Amino acid sequence: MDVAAGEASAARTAVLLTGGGSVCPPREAHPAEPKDGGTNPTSRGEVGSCQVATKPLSDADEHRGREAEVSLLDESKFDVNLQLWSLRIPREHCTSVGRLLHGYMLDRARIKPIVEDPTSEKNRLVILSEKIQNSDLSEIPSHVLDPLKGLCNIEAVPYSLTLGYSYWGADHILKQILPHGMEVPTSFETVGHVAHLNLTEDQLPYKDVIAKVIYDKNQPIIQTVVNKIGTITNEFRVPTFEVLAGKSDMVTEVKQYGVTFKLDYSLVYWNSRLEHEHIRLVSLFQRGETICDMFAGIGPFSIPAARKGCHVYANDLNPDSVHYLRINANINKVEDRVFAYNMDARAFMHHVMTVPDSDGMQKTGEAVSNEDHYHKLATDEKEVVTLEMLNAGKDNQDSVNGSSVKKKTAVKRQLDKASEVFQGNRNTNKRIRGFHLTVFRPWEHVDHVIMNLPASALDFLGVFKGLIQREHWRGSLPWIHCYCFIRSTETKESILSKAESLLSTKIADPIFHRVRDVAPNKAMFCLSFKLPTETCCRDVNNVGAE
Ligand SMILES: C[S@@+](CC[C@H](N)C(=O)[O-])C[C@H]1O[C@@H](n2cnc3c(N)ncnc32)[C@H](O)[C@@H]1O
Repeated sequence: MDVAAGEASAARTAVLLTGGGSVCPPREAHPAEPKDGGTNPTSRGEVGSCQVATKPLSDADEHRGREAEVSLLDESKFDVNLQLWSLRIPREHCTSVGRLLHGYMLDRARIKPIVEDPTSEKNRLVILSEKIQNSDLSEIPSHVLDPLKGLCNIEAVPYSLTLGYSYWGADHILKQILPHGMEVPTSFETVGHVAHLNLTEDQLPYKDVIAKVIYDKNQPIIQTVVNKIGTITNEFRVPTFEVLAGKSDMVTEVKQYGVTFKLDYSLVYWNSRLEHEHIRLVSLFQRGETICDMFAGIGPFSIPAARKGCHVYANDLNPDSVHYLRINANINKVEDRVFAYNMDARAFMHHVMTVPDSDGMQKTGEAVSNEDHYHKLATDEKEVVTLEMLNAGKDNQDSVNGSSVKKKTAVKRQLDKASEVFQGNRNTNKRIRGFHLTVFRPWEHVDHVIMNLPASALDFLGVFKGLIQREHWRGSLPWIHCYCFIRSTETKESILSKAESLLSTKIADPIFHRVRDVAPNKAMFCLSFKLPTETCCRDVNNVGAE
């Protein structure tokens, strides 16, 4: 039985070979006998083939046997012994022999085909491929062998090699452990040092061994293996985890597009699969723009946006998320451009959009941090020139009473460029010649509002009704990027109509971007649109009316 065939049929065979380090010293006579002394029923390989001793398992035995195997995980059971031939050569000829024997040497990942000869320092052993089965090396053609013999003395020597537990990948090992037909859970989400599994009901009896194999096979990166329990029901969108292997500490760091995120995976929401979406959306933002991130989490939109030179008002209801959001602003050196809030998203929007009283403070709500900065923002009289104005001049001087087709087309083009890679602009303190680039206060102007709470973000759209105070607002109205799920029973039209009814007006030129499929009948989308004038504006005589 050759190795490939052995691997393919491993799911229904018990590997009976035992013992051994990974490489056995060469022996003078060819060792055809199995290491168990031949007491087991074996299918013995020829010289140069893999000697895997196998015995068929009955279906009844299979489950019982496997569960016992699982609890013990006898690593020696995964040993596969290869009986090969090697060539003993003077060590100074290694390079030339290696070149001449190209295609006839052992070719296995992580195994060097030229090794030391335990009998003499002056020699080396060149391990030949499994296809060389005869001591006269008759499988090697003469045009290869003759120049070799002309170069130096060569001597064929039997070589025994054991590929053990440490050699095989997780997929190979788990296929042998798990019942035939069961999906092998080797792909999992990695969050820093944490491997996150979503085991199915039938995989649960094997959870410990699955975790051990994944832990062992992903050293040193994976330090913790967890399995998600049940479905997420809490409003912070944090799953409940069972730690299956390794340390229980889930405070870790993740790098995405050059930005470092620290988080406690057991306390905050994090989804590595959204990386591309985070990049896509932030790539639409321009340096100097003002962003409101209503459901910011630990900052995967906010921190890169701030790194790009945006001023970001970032909020989350989960105090642990806000804790890490602040840490991440510091780690990434954008603490002066990220203003963190720990509020309900509706209260947050009212808070940052409320024009301060004459004493300079907000009428409602309370910022968790940066209060000094916020106070400064609220009271400073600054020259306010945005890049938007710089770049597009009159076109972008949309008042709340009008819209610019040109601007919308430009942003739509940007939105369609989903593959654009975010490049953080580290030189955010540079000034554009002749202009003092500064930040708008949110009640004066916001460029983008991010709403990433797909399960219910649409329900928060009502917050925009009457939110903007016309006489304080400058420039165009913000883009809203509202994430949502669309199930097979729903359509884009039905989602749009729900959004419109919550905004109490029509949405012009909505853009749906498919983010990812979350289940066979459910996809995540980003609905982007320019906030309609009719929804959001109130004049000074109508303050408070929503
Ligand atoms: C799907 S996560 C998105 C986090 C982050 N924006 C991201 O892309 O990874 C939604 C976040 O909204 C927060 N959240 C849930 N309900 C909220 C509310 N009413 N107000 C503010 N934040 C809320 C949760 O704590 C969670 O961090």
